[in-house]
Amino acid sequence: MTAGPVPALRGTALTRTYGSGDTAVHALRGVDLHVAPGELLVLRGRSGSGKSTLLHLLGGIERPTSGQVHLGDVELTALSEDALLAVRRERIAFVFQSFGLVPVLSAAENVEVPLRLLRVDPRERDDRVAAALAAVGLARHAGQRPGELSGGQQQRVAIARALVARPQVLLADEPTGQLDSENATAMLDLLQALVHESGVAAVVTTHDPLIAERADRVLEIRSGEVLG
Ligand SMILES: Nc1ncnc2c1ncn2[C@@H]1O[C@H](COP(=O)(O)OP(=O)(O)OP(=O)(O)O)[C@@H](O)[C@H]1O
Repeated sequence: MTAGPVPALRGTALTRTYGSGDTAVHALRGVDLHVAPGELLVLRGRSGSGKSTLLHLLGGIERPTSGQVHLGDVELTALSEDALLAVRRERIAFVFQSFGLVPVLSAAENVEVPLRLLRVDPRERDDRVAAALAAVGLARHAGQRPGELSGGQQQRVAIARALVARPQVLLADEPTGQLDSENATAMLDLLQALVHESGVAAVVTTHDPLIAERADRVLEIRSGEVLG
């Protein structure tokens, strides 16, 4: 038997409970999952099923009530806050439904933010920002602010910003939630191509069946548990 690819990201026996006693909400009830480099995994489930919570645990934004998250051979759940912040900056990127762009910065300046945080040399920053914007088809819109771009274009800026620092993990929470179906489809085709090309391990949440069609693998989550 040959070993499969090393998972970039692994969650083991993850639980997350909010509150306690009679009012406790068991948002996750023991989830195991793994994502390989270059794989686009879609988490599908109804509102309230636990998708966002799982994404937050995988990205180290929240800590699980129990269980572990590993990124390569680093156990995120064992790190101090400072060490976790450093790993998040260097290796994990998020894309949100609401884009999360800074309104007063141009598209290029938004994409540059992660490179500034990582203290990348200014000349290299310019080259990488230009390449990231070109990869999402927005080279000609580099100087425009988010308010001067369409929703689909803004989400493409958010994707360029997410990938510019060459993370190992990309986590996207309902990235097409605010897009019409044409823009959503185009965005997903782009996302899938970029994931395969860059080798990032990607987890995308959705209720949208269009997204599932473009996944390498789909996991269904219901009431805090992965089905199947
Ligand atoms: N900070 C919190 N405090 C208390 N309960 C929470 C908190 N965050 C999430 N929950 C609860 O945990 C459960 C799972 O929520 P979660 O946001 O993960 O679902 P979701 O599948 O992402 O939903 P949606 O598709 O609507 O975003 C829900 O019952 C929610 O009310």
